Amino acid sequence: MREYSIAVIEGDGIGPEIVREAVSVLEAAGKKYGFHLNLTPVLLGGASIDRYGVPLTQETIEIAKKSDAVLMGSIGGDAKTSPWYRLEPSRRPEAGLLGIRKALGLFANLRPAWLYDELKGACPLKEEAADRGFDLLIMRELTGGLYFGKRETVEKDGVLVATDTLTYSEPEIRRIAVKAFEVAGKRRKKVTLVDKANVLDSSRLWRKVTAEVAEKYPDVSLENMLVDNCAMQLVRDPSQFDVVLTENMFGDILSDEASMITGSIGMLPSASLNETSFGLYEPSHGSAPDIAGKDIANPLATILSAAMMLRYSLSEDEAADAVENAVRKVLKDGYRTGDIYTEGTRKVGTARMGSLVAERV
Ligand SMILES: NC(=O)c1ccc[n+]([C@@H]2O[C@H](COP(=O)([O-])OP(=O)(O)OC[C@H]3O[C@@H](n4cnc5c(N)ncnc54)[C@H](O)[C@@H]3O)[C@@H](O)[C@H]2O)c1
Ligand SMILES: CC(C)[C@H](C(=O)O)[C@@H](O)C(=O)O
Ligand SMILES: [Mg+2]
Repeated sequence: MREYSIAVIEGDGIGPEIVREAVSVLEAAGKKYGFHLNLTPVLLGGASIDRYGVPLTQETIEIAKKSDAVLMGSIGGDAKTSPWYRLEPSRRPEAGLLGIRKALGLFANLRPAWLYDELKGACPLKEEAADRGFDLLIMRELTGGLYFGKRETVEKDGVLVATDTLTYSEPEIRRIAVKAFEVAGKRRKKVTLVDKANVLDSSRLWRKVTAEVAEKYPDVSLENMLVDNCAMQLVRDPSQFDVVLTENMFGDILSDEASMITGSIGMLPSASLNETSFGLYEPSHGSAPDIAGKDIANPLATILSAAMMLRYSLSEDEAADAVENAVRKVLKDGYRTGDIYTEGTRKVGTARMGSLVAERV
C-alpha cells in the first residue's frame, strides 16, 4: 500500500467543515486506488493565535516540510468582530498564511477556473459567453510583490502617510514564467501575461523577462494584456484565456473574479507549489465567517484542491481523475449547495455534498 503524509490545516470559519469533506473524499479515493494517507493536524491563522498567541509556529512549518503535501481550509475571521483583529497586523491570521507560503517557498499559485455545463444556469456571464464555456488557469506569483515589500505608516507634519512597496527581481519573475509556459505547453499553448506595464516599472520588467522565457517555448504563444482590460475580458469572453500569468495582487483579485464566473467562489480550487512536487492545497476563497458552522458552505473548491494534491504532489493521477469525475457526476445528478443552487436542482448541505462526492469516487 502506498503511504503519504499530509499536514492538515483545518483553519478558521468554514475551514473545519470543508476540510472534513475533502478528507473523506481523499480516504474514499485511497481505498479505491490503494493508498493510505497519514494525516497530521497542524494549526495556522486564528486557531493558532487562540492556542499559541501567534498565527504561525515553527512546529507547523516543520511538520509541513516533512509532509508530502499540506491540505488547508481557510484562515481568518470577521475583521469587525473578531479579537484577532485587535492584534497588530503581523500577529493576525493573514500574516500566518503569508508566512507559511514564504517559509515553504510556494511561489507558484495555480488557480484553475472552468465552467461545468451543469452550472451554466448559475453563471452570471451573458448567455453567449456561458454557452462558449471556458477553461483557464491563473498562474499567480505568490511570494513577492506588494504582499512582501517594505511597508510603513508614519506621521509627517501631523498627517499619516502609509507606504507599501511593490518589488520583483528577474529570478522571481523568471521561475514563475517558466512554470506558466511549462503548464501552458500541456494545455492549449497560450500564455497571457497580465500587468500594468503602461504605468509600473515592475510590470515592464515582467514583460522583458517573460518575453525572454517565451523564446524557449516556440510552440506556446505569448500575449500581453493590461490588468484593467483583463478584468473586463474575463466577464466579456473568458474563453480567450488559457494560462493567465500575473503578479501576486493582480492574481488575488482576478482569481476571485474568475471564481464567480464558474458559478460561485465555492468552486475554485488552488495549488501553491515550489520547485519540487511539494504543495499546499486550499480553496481560493476565505473562511466565510458569515456562514461558518451552518453546514451550508460549498466544499467543492476544497475537494477539487484535494484532487490537485493527488495529481501534483502524490502523482495519483487516476485517483485525481476519479475525484474530478465524481464532482462532475454529483452536479450532473442535480445536487447543489446554496451558492450554486438554481431552480429544479436539489439543495444539499456541506456534509451531504461531501458524502455524495465520496460515494461516487
Ligand atoms: N486563503 C485563505 O485562507 C483566505 C482567502 C480569502 C480570504 N481569507 C480571509 O477570510 C476572511 C473572510 O474574508 P472575505 O469575507 O473577504 O472572503 P470569503 O471568501 O471568506 O467570503 C466572501 C463571500 O463568499 C462566500 N463564500 C466563501 N466561500 C464560500 C463557500 N465555500 N461556499 C459558499 N459561500 C462561500 C462568503 O459567505 C462571503 O459571502 C477574512 O479574514 C480574509 O482575510 C482567507
Ligand atoms: C487571506 C489573504 C491574505 C489571501 C491572499 O490575498 O493571498 C487570500 O485572499 C487568497 O486569495 O489566498
Ligand atoms: Mg484572495
